[in-house]
Amino acid sequence: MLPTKVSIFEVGARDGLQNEVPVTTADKLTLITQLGDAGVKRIEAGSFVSPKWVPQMADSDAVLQQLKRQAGVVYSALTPNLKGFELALAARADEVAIFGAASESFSQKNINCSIDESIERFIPLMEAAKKHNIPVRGYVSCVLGCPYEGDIAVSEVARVSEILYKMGCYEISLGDTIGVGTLNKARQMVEAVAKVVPVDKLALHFHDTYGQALANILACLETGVSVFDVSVAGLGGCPYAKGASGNLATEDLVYMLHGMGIDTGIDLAKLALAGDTISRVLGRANGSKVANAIRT
Ligand SMILES: CC(C)(COP(=O)([O-])OP(=O)([O-])OC[C@H]1O[C@@H](n2cnc3c(N)ncnc32)[C@H](O)[C@@H]1OP(=O)([O-])[O-])[C@@H](O)C(=O)NCCC(=O)NCCSC(=O)C[C@@](C)(O)CC(=O)[O-]
Repeated sequence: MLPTKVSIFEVGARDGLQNEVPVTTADKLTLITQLGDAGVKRIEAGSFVSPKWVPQMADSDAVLQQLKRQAGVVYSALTPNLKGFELALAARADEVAIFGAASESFSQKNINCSIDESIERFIPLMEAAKKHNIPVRGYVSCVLGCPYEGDIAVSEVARVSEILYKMGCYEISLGDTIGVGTLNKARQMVEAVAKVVPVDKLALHFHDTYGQALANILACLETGVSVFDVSVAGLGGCPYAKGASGNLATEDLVYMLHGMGIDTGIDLAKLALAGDTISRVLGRANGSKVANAIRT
């Protein structure tokens, strides 16, 4: 049975902007405010990673400190290690996310350590988060393919997901980092992970490189997943996954869900305004088909 309500987890200000030309802190704040105005309740606002690795996220502290917090909105940040957690805590992030991978090569390229080493790094972070009562989300990258290794075993996706869940992550976001997945594979992957992590604790994070994200989401809605990570205007890609395009555009998912009678709590016109504004700042075309259609 399909859900009547879906939770949108907006990653444009982080996953999107980490792979675009740098924008000012003020432009990020405008984006986050406009997303909140549109009714988005879960906003990934930044990332506490090495500024040498991802300079676009170097002002995440300023973004989180300066944003005008809107009622009911949760502002989160990516944190790869204890240092990142401490910075996110000081900046008053409402929640943080650790990020691992189901591919050894991607783990090395992305966070400079093996999968097992990444788990070790997460342990003190999880302990600190528990102490400070900060919810932690867990990402698993390359769940449907890796830019360096190709196919990834579903058993490995399930293994890493289960570890992150058992460590205390309240939700596991399964990332098709390079957008290669197709609907049968996506559904089978979710069904396998759902054997070790409850399906209502899973989220899906589809990059739309091959234009498959909407179809994949439709297939996976039938498995019971009801949380989807999307990026307004289809912003972004991944710095460690050459050729990956941004996540599915939030506007396109909201349009599909509303057309199916599924509630998101989001005002599509206001959402499209947020996407248009940041696209103009970036000097790039809006990557949402729906936003482009409703504007004309
Ligand atoms: C993870 C590290 C830091 C390890 O980097 P490292 O070099 O292995 O770690 P280190 O502990 O040796 O530290 C090296 C330097 O980084 C600093 N450092 C250490 N930690 C931090 C921190 N938290 N914040 C700020 N600075 C930090 C540290 O202080 C030191 O500074 P230096 O002495 O050279 O001046 C590095 O590899 C890194 O920053 N990688 C970037 C990873 C990243 O942001 N990737 C993109 C996000 S993941 C993604 O997009 C996928 C996802 C989530 O969307 C899902 C999907 O689509 O699949």
